Amino acid sequence: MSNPCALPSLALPPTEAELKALPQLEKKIARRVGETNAAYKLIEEGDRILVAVSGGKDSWALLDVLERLRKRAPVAFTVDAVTVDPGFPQFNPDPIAETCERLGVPHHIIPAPIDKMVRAKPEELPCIICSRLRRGVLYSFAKQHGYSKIALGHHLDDLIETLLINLFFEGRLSTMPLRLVSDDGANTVIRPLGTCEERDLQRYAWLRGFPIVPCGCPLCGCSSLESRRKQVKELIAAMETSIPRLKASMLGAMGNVKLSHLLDLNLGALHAKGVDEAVERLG
Ligand SMILES: Nc1ncnc2c1ncn2[C@@H]1O[C@H](COP(=O)(O)OP(=O)(O)OP(=O)(O)O)[C@@H](O)[C@H]1O
Repeated sequence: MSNPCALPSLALPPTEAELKALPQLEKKIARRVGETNAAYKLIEEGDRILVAVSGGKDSWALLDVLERLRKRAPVAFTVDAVTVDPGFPQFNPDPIAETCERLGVPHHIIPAPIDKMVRAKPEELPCIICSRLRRGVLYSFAKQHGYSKIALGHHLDDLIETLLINLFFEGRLSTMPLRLVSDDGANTVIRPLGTCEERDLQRYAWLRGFPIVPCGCPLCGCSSLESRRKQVKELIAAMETSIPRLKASMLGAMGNVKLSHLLDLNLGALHAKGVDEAVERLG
């Protein structure tokens, strides 16, 4: 979700001096991923993780961080990469395949008729079609090949922006979860970068020299969904200038929900049920 309001482009390769910052940044990201992983049990013994790699900065950072974690973690798990080829003529998955080979990570490319579907349904938002089809393709591939989890590259900024988009435009209090079991129970999606900041991941992917591969969609960044994201992103950036701990506080809030202090009648019933049960248990 990096298209709207893109961060400053890091077009030139890093200098020696800039590269000196890499170990510290790597440590910071690895620490956050490790803590998130432990708290939410994202990766467990024996997991076969399918990392969804678009060729964007976030999924490169995700693949790299998980592959490094795999080599030193006390739990045994495997990491494979998968790229959904949306069929846009401009999309070239070759640099993704080459980089995965260099990293020694098995890589799969799955063609999906996203380009055709977007053209066939001009009345629907292309981003919605794209993410729906992509999710379907990833779910079936993971199920068919026995992967226990699908890892996506969403980060803290994605979670915060989604929270505000749902709050401001959808009348809903929710965001992207760090771990989610699909409705049919067949797939588990994890977001190991969910507590890492986008700017850190962008810098990390740049310092590591990963090739950034555009998805090739001619409409990317143009939909009303993207413009909402852009609006919210700008709002957060503006507020951050006077509230430096804004993102940390929002991250804290997402993990500190007072169910009894919201207005959802269903939650109220659940809360009351929980209290009744607790009282019953106490005799
Ligand atoms: N074509 C694709 N093939 C495989 N996975 C994908 C593809 N497109 C997106 N994803 C997965 O979904 C996540 C979110 O995608 P989205 O396009 O919203 O994000 P992004 O911020 O542009 O991320 P990235 O920098 O990784 O492209 C990605 O990080 C990646 O894990």
